Amino acid sequence: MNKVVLFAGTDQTRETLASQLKEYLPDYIELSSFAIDEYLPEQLPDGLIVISSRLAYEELLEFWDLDKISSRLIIARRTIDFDALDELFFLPEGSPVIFVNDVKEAAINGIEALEEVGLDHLELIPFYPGLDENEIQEARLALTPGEVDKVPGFVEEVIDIGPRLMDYTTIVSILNSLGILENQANRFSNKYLQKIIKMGKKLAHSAREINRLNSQLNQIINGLNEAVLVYNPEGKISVATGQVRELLDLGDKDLQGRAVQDIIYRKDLLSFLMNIEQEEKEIFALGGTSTSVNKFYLSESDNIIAVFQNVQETLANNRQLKQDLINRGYYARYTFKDIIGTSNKIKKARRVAKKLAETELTILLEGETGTGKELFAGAIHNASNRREGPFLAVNFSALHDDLIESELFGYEEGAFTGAKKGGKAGLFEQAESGTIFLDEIGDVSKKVQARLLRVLQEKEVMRIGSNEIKPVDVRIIAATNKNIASLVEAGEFRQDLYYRLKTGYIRIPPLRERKGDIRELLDYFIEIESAHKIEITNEVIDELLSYNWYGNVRELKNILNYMLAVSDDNYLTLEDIPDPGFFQIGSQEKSRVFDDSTGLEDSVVVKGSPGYAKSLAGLNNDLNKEELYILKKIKEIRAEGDLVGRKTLAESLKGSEYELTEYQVRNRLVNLEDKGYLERKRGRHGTLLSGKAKKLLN
Ligand SMILES: Nc1ncnc2c1ncn2[C@@H]1O[C@H](COP(=O)(O)OP(=O)(O)OP(=O)(O)O)[C@@H](O)[C@H]1O
Repeated sequence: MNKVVLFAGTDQTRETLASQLKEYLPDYIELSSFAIDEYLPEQLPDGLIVISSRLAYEELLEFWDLDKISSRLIIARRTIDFDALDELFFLPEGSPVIFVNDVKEAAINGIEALEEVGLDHLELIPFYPGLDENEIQEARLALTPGEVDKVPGFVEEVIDIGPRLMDYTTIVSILNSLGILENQANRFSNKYLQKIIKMGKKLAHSAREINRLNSQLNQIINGLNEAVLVYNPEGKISVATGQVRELLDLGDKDLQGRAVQDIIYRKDLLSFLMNIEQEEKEIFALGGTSTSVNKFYLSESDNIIAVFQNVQETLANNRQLKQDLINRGYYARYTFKDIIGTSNKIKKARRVAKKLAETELTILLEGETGTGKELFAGAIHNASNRREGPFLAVNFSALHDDLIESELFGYEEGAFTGAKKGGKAGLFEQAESGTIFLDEIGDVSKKVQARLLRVLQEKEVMRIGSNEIKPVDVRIIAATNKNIASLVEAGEFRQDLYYRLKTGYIRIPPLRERKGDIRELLDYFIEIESAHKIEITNEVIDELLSYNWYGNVRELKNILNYMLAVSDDNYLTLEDIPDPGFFQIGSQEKSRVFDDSTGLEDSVVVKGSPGYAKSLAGLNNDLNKEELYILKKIKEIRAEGDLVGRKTLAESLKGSEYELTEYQVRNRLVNLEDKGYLERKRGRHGTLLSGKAKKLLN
């Protein structure tokens, strides 16, 4: 046989298949071809009959009895032209694409053929004339094997992959039937090889291009000088700049491909990063600096990008902020989120502080050293309307009186020897539109007190050596670890100033009154201080719970840092707890110190601890006069054989120096119970003195 006759349904398919056949047939084989919908010869020609599809075969059956010639007939198997497919590989996973063909069956077959060759990342939807357009999902893109005119109007882009070609088994059968497979084998396999090589070259080129773009992109990201982390919703990291490693203290570890969950242990940061629902910005204390983390989700690539910025540096780049503010670092790094603790006492302090932050009231913060007064002051500023303005902290205990005056109020040129040329603006002027934090206000002299009163009353300052009055718009937050009321009583602090300062008042509880927060604080400090996961044994926690923590949260933080430094591995054990000398003691005067390695014990006797000036000689200093009075009253009531309830107690205090409402009595009782002086029993017993209280009163 040296003749081949091709029958195809349409002229377009005829042309495509004929040119495909020509590539494989030697010249001496004569090829003729017919499109069924255009023209058919009267007689079935001689030679090998090749029919383009089963559908075309069935159409031809109407004209000729093809069963008779089955020995010289081949029905082609068809497949997609790979050369036309590359564009499809670049479409995002799951994109809806309609596959358009002239009849339903052909549309479905086309989709099957694509899936067979592994193109399964798209959502392919069959479409053919007659199908109700409203019933199919709208797609932006259509694919069609040459049926462009049948593509519906809503589609924006059409990829014509041309008619399907004959697959290689069909070509082999044709060559075989012609008896030329053997001598054409080389040519045939070379053709296929060429196609495969061409495809391979394309892929290699794409891979090179992707690598080049990737490395360019990495260079750009690293050059940004920002800490950038890119990861998918499962947490798998695709980009992490060197700055991220530095910030999170991760050494040289290669982070690409690792999970965010494996490298970040801080729960708050992790849950922030893994919540992809919304674009967010939050501030975290990382490696000792405030870091703002800005996170957003890119739905196109299903990636989350987190950008970490040092708040101080960000401020420095923000031209809106005054240069002065930048140079001096006059900003508050803390927010209410940084105030850790869920005990009722800290919750109450936080709640009140949040409320006061919304007002313009002057605030007095009272609390022992290390309880977090500066933390509260900063958080209040950052939650107030003044947050864009400066936050200036002045510590009176560290400054000499004269210096305090000139620093706070400024001076004119020549006001005193050593005064700078041109004079100097004081801190009140520099804090314009912001907040000034006056720490250790109890240490300030009467002279400065008088000047402060003027600022509070008149909202104006006068520089030293000047008569000119300057209005200032500054909010004052003052703090003290002394009991100012008793300083007022002793005539050391101006009463009028005290009342002016105390328009807003927050008592920050000492740590020993909220030991329930210790665990949480330890976890928090471990998260910010350590790059690794650290376990603390229960014994250590119990031991730490037994201390009095006179240096409060600051002391707890210091001790944890010590323990992290001396511990051998990722566990903190009893052995890592420092010697007693490391712990802060309640006052300079003490009648007995610790006697074993467990540090301070409950019975250490201290006088005049900071914060509660009037402590009682010979007693544990955690009681004030009022509390002692209440204990005495309870003893009296019990001696009468009566039950102690809020009401009885409030009545018994009436007329005394410590008259209290029932509500106040309830709070005092809760405090005394927390400190171990009272036991509350249900039912007939009411409130009872504990053994500790009885010992004290006897
Ligand atoms: N509730 C808290 N949560 C987290 N950290 C805290 C808390 N309270 C205090 N700290 C930390 O303890 C340290 C001491 O806090 P801060 O300087 O605010 O105390 P302070 O009361 O102003 O002390 P002082 O009276 O000695 O100036 C800081 O490192 C602060 O971040």
